Amino acid sequence: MHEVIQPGKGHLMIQFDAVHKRFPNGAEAVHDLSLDLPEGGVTVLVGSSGCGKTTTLRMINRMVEPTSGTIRVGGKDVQQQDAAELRRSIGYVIQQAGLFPHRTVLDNVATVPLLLGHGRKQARARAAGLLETVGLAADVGKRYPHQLSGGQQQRVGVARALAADPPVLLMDEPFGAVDPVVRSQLQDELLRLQEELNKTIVFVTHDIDEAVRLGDRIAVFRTGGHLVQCSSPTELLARPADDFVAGFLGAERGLKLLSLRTLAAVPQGPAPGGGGTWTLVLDEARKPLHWASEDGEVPVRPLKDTDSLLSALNESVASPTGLIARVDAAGTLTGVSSRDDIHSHAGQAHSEARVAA
Ligand SMILES: Nc1ncnc2c1ncn2[C@@H]1O[C@H](COP(=O)(O)OP(=O)(O)OP(=O)(O)O)[C@@H](O)[C@H]1O
Repeated sequence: MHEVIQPGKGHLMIQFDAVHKRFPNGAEAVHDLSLDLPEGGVTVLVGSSGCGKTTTLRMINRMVEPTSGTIRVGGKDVQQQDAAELRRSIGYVIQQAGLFPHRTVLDNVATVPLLLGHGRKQARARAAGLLETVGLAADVGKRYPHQLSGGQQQRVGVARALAADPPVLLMDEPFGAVDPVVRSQLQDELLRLQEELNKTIVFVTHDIDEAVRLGDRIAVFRTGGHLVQCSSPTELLARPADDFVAGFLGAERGLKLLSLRTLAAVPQGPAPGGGGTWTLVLDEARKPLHWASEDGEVPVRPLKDTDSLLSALNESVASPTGLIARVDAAGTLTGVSSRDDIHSHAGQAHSEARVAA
């Protein structure tokens, strides 16, 4: 299996070259797609319903065959490879997780290592390790899929897709069926995993916020299977290629851009401590507790350098002083920044993104 995909560092992992897909009923799902995806990183495919995202994804592992054009994975034309072997060598996660209902969670995940020729004991050990990797407690392995929440099932789906240690992972709306809180946790988990594993991930979603959060690149499709733009999230938000892309990104495009920028470069000064109307109250370890005035106390949510400009703006609006409390990794106060500082930096970041894009 590992012979199927062996690109060197810095190589292109997935290449679409003039790919068309027309289904027998005449529906043109993908139109003249040429797209190169380098090794590592997350590429998110977005666009309105029926624009060809799933078809594009499924052509990578030959679950759908293109009408014309070439797709290469790890430099090799997928048409020249055994379809079953190719599919086993590429992780695939779908919305309903697609678990076998009559097998335990552990056996679901162990299926792939078994197929790859590992012994039962070794396959189960690998499965147990993977369940831990995706944040599931060991006892979950003994349960059956219907005894799990939707979010847990998705984690099992991800564990199973990782079981063969594939360099490529295809994810089709994997978090589409869970509530927003669990969805956000699963997104965090995927980012954490990706930092560790650096797979080449192709991820389909309807949700532009999910795309901005997860994507190193975002490919926007429009109906008829046309790729309109493929850029980094910052570039896409700062310079959408046309009105269709701008409309798809929505009216809050500027705010989304701020969600990608961190607070690190915003200047900070000393906290107001006595004398003024409001005082920032700290504990003995100099961790901010609350704002205090003669009229009472207002909670404070301190921010770190890694927090976004959007969180900073949000917090400055909620703060009675317009100031945000800045802390280091240990939670100790480093200073405060004003709403004006954040504002002017946000404006600057926006124009820099425009120039850079
Ligand atoms: N097996 C099929 N037979 C015929 N037409 C199909 C088939 N699969 C998809 N299509 C059509 O091809 C087009 C693209 O479908 P696809 O599922 O790739 O879109 P999508 O962007 O993933 O949509 P969604 O976001 O709704 O999942 C649609 O018009 C769809 O109806």
